[in-house]
Amino acid sequence: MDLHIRQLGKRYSGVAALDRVDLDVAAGELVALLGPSGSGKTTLLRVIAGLLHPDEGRVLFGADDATRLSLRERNVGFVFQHYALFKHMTVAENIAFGLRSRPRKRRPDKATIARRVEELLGLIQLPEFGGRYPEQLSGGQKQRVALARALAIDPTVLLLDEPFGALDAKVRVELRRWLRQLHERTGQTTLFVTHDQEEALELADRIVVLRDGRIEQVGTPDEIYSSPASDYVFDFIGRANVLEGRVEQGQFRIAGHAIALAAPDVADGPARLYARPHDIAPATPEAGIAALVIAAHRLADRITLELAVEGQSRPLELDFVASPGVTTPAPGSTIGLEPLRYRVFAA
Ligand SMILES: Nc1ncnc2c1ncn2[C@@H]1O[C@H](COP(=O)(O)OP(=O)(O)OP(=O)(O)O)[C@@H](O)[C@H]1O
Repeated sequence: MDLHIRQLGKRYSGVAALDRVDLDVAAGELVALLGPSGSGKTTLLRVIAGLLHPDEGRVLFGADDATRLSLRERNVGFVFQHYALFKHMTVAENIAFGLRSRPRKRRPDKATIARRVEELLGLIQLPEFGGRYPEQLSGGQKQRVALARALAIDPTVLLLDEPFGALDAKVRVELRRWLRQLHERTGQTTLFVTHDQEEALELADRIVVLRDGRIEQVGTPDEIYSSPASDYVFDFIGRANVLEGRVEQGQFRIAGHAIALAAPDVADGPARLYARPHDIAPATPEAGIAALVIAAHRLADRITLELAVEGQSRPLELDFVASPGVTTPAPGSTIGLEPLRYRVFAA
């Protein structure tokens, strides 16, 4: 089922948790809602789920307006960060819960429910675990069961709110790869809330970057990483170097150097140049922006430098492949910086 969000707004005592949010999610897509704490991710997910009513705007499932429907009427699957399994029920009973609690007319018979549970236990790779109780499972296993429970009802959309947030880093990485594979098998339309950019980049078909209740950018992981639409996205996704300078007559000026603007749409005035660590080349001090080497690390042919540029508030990081014969610059020495790929934004 495809999903459409139109001009959603939600305020809490004057503060906009969601501000005129528009979003289209295609059937079968896995979309990550990414943003720092307080950016509105959970509020958006809850409004889509029907757990929270918006002050304005609409939620459409396909062509149907679902804005006024309850959670149950929307038939969404929801998984929270903290395991919300029923402790007194076995794994199989937990998974069957959504089907068993349907009104009699729409409730499948016992044998059908049992088959569905078996199928889902297989899908989450816990085929022998149906008779266990939640307390007999690891954190990662609990979240897989929670996912099976959400999938059991064949939800219109699957909504995941930091489902792996409470797990340790290694399990998180395993589970997000597993979720990606699962998604490829089920083709279930999914929205996934995370504040972890790596998780979003690895998992999602598309990423929605939120900031103060607004959408800052929507794009594929490649688009978000390679063509950030704003300084905020550049800084939030991946590592970013920032150089403060000025735009004058269509050029970015810093410490006596003039650098052409990649996109010539920045007005004259204070500006910042953003570049990834691997998108700045080392040069001689005369040829580039002079930078003092603070620290240098070499791993096989990769060299990483920590640098300081006079007058800049933030240190810089450079990451490059050394050509044969190149030695690692010594801390205390000065090199030049030549930005290769970058964006300039007005400060
Ligand atoms: N029940 C509430 N009462 C008052 N303010 C709220 C309530 N729920 C959320 N907010 C506010 O709305 C804004 C968005 O909150 P939301 O929980 O959606 O952010 P989030 O991006 O999910 O953050 P986190 O990653 O910390 O969960 C925040 O400023 C938050 O303080």
